[in-house]
Amino acid sequence: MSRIERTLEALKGQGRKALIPYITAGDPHPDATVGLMHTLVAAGADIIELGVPFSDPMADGPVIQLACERALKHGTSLRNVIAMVKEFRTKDSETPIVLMGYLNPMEAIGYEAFADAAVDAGVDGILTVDLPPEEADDVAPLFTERNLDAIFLLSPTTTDDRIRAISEHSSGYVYYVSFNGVTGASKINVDEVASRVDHIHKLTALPVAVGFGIRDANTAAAVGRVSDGVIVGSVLVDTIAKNQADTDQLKRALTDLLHPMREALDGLSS
Ligand SMILES: O=P(O)(O)OC[C@@H](O)[C@@H](O)c1c[nH]c2ccccc12
Repeated sequence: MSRIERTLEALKGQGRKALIPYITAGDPHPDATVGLMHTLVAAGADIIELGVPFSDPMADGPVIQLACERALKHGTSLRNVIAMVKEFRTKDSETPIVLMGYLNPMEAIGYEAFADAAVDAGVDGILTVDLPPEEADDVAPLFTERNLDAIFLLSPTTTDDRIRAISEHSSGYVYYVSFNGVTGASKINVDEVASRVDHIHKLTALPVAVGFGIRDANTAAAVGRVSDGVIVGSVLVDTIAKNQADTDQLKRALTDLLHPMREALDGLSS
């Protein structure tokens, strides 16, 4: 069983929901990322989604676009990001890490070399934002044969046939994007998410985590109630942008955001 499967299984056994924060690696500075990852875990993260900065992040809204710019300005490369995970692993061997990224940097290294380096560093899953279904056949097995979970996005308009096909390539969990659009908007409709997630649960045995538009503890709880976990990105990245100058203050601000979400999610099971 992979570290992601183990984590989600354990949570399920406890009747709890996964809290999955996203940050962009190298933002606000490459030296800060590993410390911020530990802060996220201390504040209640179950899994960390670590973004690989990319120059043309077309699925991202302005908040994460700017985070990518900050990280790239400091020269953060995919190899650097993998090294950050390796450093994180020296102090945390439990928390699963999902690398989230666009294909271009992975392709530049070579998918196999990238997958080898990721496994060696202690990465658990790979979320490829822009992997077309025709290529998933070739790429996903390179990850899964190395025990890296392959995580794919499902959206409100994904057809049943595609949901089934994508689930076949997936492991760990599937990521349901709560609305068609870019990251950072806040137009989530919880009733609509509930009925879609219900439907997806009928088509796949994998856990379903939901992201896009979750910015506060109430929304996290409402979405957690109807899914297996929540992914929270832009609101955290926005906090990073506003507290770049002072790392201690930044860690406090991230904790102040994430910890109430943890409590609200755990409140669902009590
Ligand atoms: O930012 P939001 O709306 O909280 O959504 C999570 C999201 O940021 C994170 O999972 C993510 C960052 N970049 C992405 C690109 C595509 C899909 C998902 C992502």
